[in-house]
Amino acid sequence: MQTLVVKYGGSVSEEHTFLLEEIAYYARNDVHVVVVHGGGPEVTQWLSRLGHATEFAKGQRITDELALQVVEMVLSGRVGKRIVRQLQKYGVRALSLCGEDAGMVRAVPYENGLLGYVGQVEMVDVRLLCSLLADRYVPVIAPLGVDANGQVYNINADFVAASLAGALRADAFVLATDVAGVREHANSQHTLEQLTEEEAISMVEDGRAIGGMIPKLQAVVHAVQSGAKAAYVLDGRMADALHSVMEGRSIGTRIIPTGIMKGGVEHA
Ligand SMILES: Nc1ncnc2c1ncn2[C@@H]1O[C@H](COP(=O)(O)OP(=O)(O)O)[C@@H](O)[C@H]1O
Ligand SMILES: CC(=O)N[C@@H](CCC(=O)OP(=O)(O)O)C(=O)O
Repeated sequence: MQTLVVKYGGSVSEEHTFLLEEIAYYARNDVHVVVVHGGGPEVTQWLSRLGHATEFAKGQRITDELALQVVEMVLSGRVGKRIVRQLQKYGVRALSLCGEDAGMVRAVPYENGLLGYVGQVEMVDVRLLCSLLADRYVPVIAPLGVDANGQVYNINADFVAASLAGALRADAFVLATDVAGVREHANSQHTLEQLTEEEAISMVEDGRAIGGMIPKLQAVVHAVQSGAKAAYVLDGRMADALHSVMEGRSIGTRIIPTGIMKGGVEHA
């Protein structure tokens, strides 16, 4: 049975339904699918309604107490449930959880609390996910985690998705966003078809990737280093994006584990 982990970016808005339709298609056709969602733009909107300014550092939200509360409410509540409703409309049994549930995501403060209540993944426990997948549920996960003392943290969804993809030994890890893939540099028109782990790291270090692309590149590297067989950054608003991944057609940017240069998802 193949396993697919899809990070559904907040930049892929509700009106783009292809991705969720394709997720449901594979879930109905014997693929284990886990969805991890973002929702950053919606969190920013709610914070601004509350008169609260938003600041990002290296693609991550600087998170004070109010921002943390809004992240919890918006992601675990509104965004997660909306995705569940949509998936159920497409005929699969979906349920929304967050990284806190069943100790799924254990977090520690990101760089010793540099960004407030931003966490980084310390470890993941995928036992609940495995049971749910075996029972044909589609888990939809909000990117929160807790530490040993029960403190909750806001974690960038790319990182949560990557850690789960690695632990589940995903056949494909897909980061769905609002650009065609990783471009040569932030302002370039040229999307790279493939990237090695080393190239992805150097793009972060030398500034060719900025803002939201920084956590994505770090995440895909982590995913392939921790067990995912292939990782993609692609445009989640496009029809057939997942079909292309699953059928081995060229799509977005494929990050290849060092030493493995081959195309597509292997079919069992
Ligand atoms: N080298 C690059 N290639 C592609 N996109 C880049 C690059 N550097 C920065 N970006 C930016 O990263 C954004 C994607 O990150 P983000 O907005 O956080 O998406 P999401 O909400 O899906 O996580 C793109 O819209 C683009 O503006
Ligand atoms: C620490 C951090 O940056 N957390 C993110 C979590 C949501 C997210 O990752 O949303 P997107 O995938 O839509 O960007 C945030 O607060 O925006």
